Order: sequence, then C-alpha cells, then structure tokens
Amino acid sequence: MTLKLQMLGTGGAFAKQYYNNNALIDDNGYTLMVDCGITAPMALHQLGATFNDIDAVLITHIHGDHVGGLEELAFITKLQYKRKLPLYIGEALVQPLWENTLRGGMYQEGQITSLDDIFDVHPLKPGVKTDISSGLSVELIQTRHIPGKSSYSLYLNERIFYSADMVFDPALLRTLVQDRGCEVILHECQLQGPGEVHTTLEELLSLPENIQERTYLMHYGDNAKDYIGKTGLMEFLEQQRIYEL
Ligand SMILES: Nc1ccn([C@@H]2O[C@@H]3COP(=O)(O)O[C@H]3[C@H]2O)c(=O)n1
Ligand SMILES: [Zn+2]
Ligand SMILES: [Zn+2]
Repeated sequence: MTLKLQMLGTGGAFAKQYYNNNALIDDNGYTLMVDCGITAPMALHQLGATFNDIDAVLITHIHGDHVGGLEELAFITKLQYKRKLPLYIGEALVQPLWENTLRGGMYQEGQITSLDDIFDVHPLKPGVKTDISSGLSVELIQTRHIPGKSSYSLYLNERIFYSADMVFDPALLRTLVQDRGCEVILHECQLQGPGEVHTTLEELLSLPENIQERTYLMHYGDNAKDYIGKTGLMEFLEQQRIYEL
C-alpha cells in the first residue's frame, strides 16, 4: 500500500528559508497532517489547500514548530467548517496539549472548555499499532528529545519511520531495519553543533550504508544548500514535493 508524503515544511524550529517540519501523508485521498506548527497554516495556504482538506491531525510533541498552528486549525475547523477533526496523540500529551498549549487562547466558558470540544481525541499508547485509515497505520515509538517532556517518533505501515524530533538513537534505527522491515527512514537532521536535543548530520553519517541508503533528511537549518553532496547516501527531503513511499 503506497502512501504519498508531502512535507509542508522541512525546516528546523527557527528556520526562515523553510516552513516548520510538518507533513501531509495521503492514503488514497485520506490526508493525515503530522504536526501543525506556527507556519503550517501559511504553508498549507501556499499549496492552495485549506484545513478542510485535512482528515485528521497527529501531534508528535508540543514544541511550537509542531503545535503552534493548532489554535488556528481548531478554530477554523470548528467555527468555519463545523467539524471536529480526529486528533491522534500520545496519551501522555493529551493533558499538556490542552493545559499548556491551547487552553489560553481557546478556553470559552460554556463553549470550549476541553480538548474534546475542539477535537475527536484518539489517545495513542506507544508500541500499539493503530489504524488511522484503510491503508494507513501508525505506531508511536517514544524517543528522547527534551528531558522530562514526552516526544514520539512514528512507525507508519510497519515500514516507514518518521523521527519527529529526537536525539540520535542508532540502536533503534538498526532494530527497525534489521528486525522490523523498515524500508524508509525520514529523519530530523541538525546540520551543525552538538546534538543535545537533536540528531546531527555527523551522527547520521556514522550509520552503516544499508541504513543511510534508505534515509531522507528533514527538520534542517537554513544553510542546508551548503551541505548538498555532503550527506553520504542520504538525501534531503524537499518541502512541498510529493513523494511516493
Ligand atoms: N534544551 C533545549 C530546548 C530547546 N532548544 C531549542 O528550541 C527548539 C524547540 O523546537 P525544536 O525543533 O525541538 O528545536 C529546539 C531547539 O532549537 C534547545 O536547543 N535546547
Ligand atoms: Zn522541531
Ligand atoms: Zn522539538
């Protein structure tokens, strides 16, 4: 079952040449938005699409470049399209997403007093495969990003790994490729500096060739063009380009 991937943006949190690293995954016309950052509404508009073209949204963690556009998405779908989008999210993030991210701007006595008033919430347990549509399943894998904050990578259709934001975890990547049939790795990539909360290009270049050759890079800085030809067997994902996976 092939999926279509279109990155709304491929930039790191504070990139200015690229939109936030958020994705559209299409399963035969069913569209899942993975993360909805500050720039996601504009990136969607640039594609000539609206939130009404989205069938569900999945959140990997609650940094602004991954949830900063959710208030607009929620208000527009509720007030303009009279819809409650399905929201797929790690169960540990349900409460902090409402209390720490959306409540301030969205709370309205008697109208909007909980996440359930704006989304059809589907809490996900890590390690449990969940069918999102007829040809799209997701398994959350808890990965390390910011100490003390929950963050999840995705395993899609038991063959596509989507890192979201995470520090380098070569053992996980090896296990996915050697033991779980992982065919494609979509991996964040910090081009410079130590990998304190992200995975660096230097770390990814230390991976064996059989992993690099199936790895595509995303969530990168504005200077990505300086690294073309310097990413081993790995390629940069281009924002807005449609990939068949
Ligand atoms: N301990 C931290 C926490 C955050 N950050 C920066 O803030 C960004 C939040 O979005 P991100 O995409 O996870 O990238 C994080 C770091 O740039 C960081 O560099 N160190
Ligand atoms: Zn990020
Ligand atoms: Zn993050």
